[in-house]
Amino acid sequence: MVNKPSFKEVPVREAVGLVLPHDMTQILPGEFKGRLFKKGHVITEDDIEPLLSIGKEHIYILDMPENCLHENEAAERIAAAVAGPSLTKTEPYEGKISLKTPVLGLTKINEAAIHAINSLEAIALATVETNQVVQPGGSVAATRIIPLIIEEERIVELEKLAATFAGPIVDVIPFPKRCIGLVTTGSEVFGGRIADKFGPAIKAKVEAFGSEVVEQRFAPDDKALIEREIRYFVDQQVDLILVTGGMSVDPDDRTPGAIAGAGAEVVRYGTPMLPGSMLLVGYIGNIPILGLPGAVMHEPFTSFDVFLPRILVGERIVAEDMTRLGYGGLRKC
Ligand SMILES: Nc1nc2c(c(=O)[nH]1)N[C@H]1C(S)=C(S)[C@@H](COP(=O)(O)OP(=O)(O)OC[C@H]3O[C@@H](n4cnc5c(N)ncnc54)[C@H](O)[C@@H]3O)O[C@H]1N2
Ligand code: MOO
Repeated sequence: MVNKPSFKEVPVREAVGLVLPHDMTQILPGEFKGRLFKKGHVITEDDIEPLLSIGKEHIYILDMPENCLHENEAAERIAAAVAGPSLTKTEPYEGKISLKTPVLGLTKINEAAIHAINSLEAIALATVETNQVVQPGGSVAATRIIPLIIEEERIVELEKLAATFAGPIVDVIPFPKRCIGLVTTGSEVFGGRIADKFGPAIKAKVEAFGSEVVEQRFAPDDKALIEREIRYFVDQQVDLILVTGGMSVDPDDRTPGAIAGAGAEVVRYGTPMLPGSMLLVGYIGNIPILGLPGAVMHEPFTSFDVFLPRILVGERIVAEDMTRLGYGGLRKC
């Protein structure tokens, strides 16, 4: 039998000496939004005007039955039930706790688990999407309950539900440092007719994750020569091989054939995302190899930027990962 909590309302003018039961928020649009009073604050004569100015004519005096949790404690329990070990938890603020990453990493959010938990009454658990790159200090989830207090058995139910999912429900995987071999194709670059613009763009993209292009090698639009440079990096046992240019429809576009010719198992050539539709993903043994189309050279976010972080944390990309990019994949064309 659950005892119902009792809320006694006390007029603010008669509340001097009483304890505030929760954080109290002031919103002055364009000026301030935040906690004006903290939970546990003992009300003084001087607080009465500020409380009235944020619309509090009454405050609750809570008589908490043993089987109930305050919003702060409930948020602590929910955060603990869903957070992976690498995440940090903020102090409760206005009844809400945020989960943050201390390191640069890739979000891993169990979407089905988030929907299941939010289907429980009075629970709010908001997250960013899975497979997003987050900077150190970035928030990945935040939670609170909707009422001020909740029966503990509802949180126990949530904890049991969370435990039915394998692994953490909200987590961030840090990026290990990877050694990358870069093959730049194009007779116009190889022959010195134009300056290479792919190398600097790729280096900047991988260095942002703490990885390194260990060597860049050049080849003209010749299948056998491109294959030779790919094999060079296979022999070097790099962690990832990137091949730039020559990915579309001209007779001089030799890169997809060379990647296959070098022994790659091609996951898929082409993906329904713009920019970056001519991307190829394959594997030579366990070494991922990507054919990068022209847009990767000049666009900040392409299909390459979707898969690079996942590959860097060690995930193997499958064909469905590529075909599913179409929904929401029209970024720029
Ligand atoms: N009729 C069609 N036209 C195009 C298609 C198509 O399917 N049908 N696809 C388009 C897409 S998508 C892309 S992306 C581009 C080009 O893709 P490629 O990977 O084949 O690029 P290239 O032909 O090798 O070069 C295009 C352009 O970029 C310059 N380039 C290449 N590499 C470098 C480098 N390392 N440094 C500087 N500049 C480089 C190259 O000189 C060309 O000007 O095709 C669309 N068209
Ligand atoms: O493959 Mo292209 O890179 O879509 O623009």
